[in-house]
Amino acid sequence: ARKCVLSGLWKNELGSNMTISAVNTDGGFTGLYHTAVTATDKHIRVSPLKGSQKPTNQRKQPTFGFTVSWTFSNSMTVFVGQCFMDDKGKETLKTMWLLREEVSSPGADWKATRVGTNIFTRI
Ligand SMILES: CN1C(=O)N(C)[C@H]2CS[C@@H](CCCCC(=O)O)[C@H]21
Repeated sequence: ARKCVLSGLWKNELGSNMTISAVNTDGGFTGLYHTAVTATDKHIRVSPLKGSQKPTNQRKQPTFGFTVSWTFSNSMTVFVGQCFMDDKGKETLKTMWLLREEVSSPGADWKATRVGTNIFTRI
């Protein structure tokens, strides 16, 4: 039966897109994340991502996680989610993310993390 493998090109509703490499036998993958918007006033650049997914030889709709280390800001985003496939074979990645900004002191730690949901579909 067909199953969701994360390799390939994805886009989300914020206009970001990501390219995920081949997923290796232990579920590991790398890729690149292109974002259209930023929480900073920095100039946007492509950023690397690293993650893993549950192997699809056991699961058809695997869970996954990945981290984007932004090259243009001091922040970091982690994504967790699951790959779903509808009965027509269309895949969507339903995710939640945490964006952690670098703040100047522990006193500012309370306002350093943003959270959100996000859906990716194949380009
Ligand atoms: C564009 N985005 C996107 O596709 N998301 C799912 C959310 C969570 S990561 C954030 C972009 C953070 C860029 C780096 C920074 O602003 O410090 C936003």
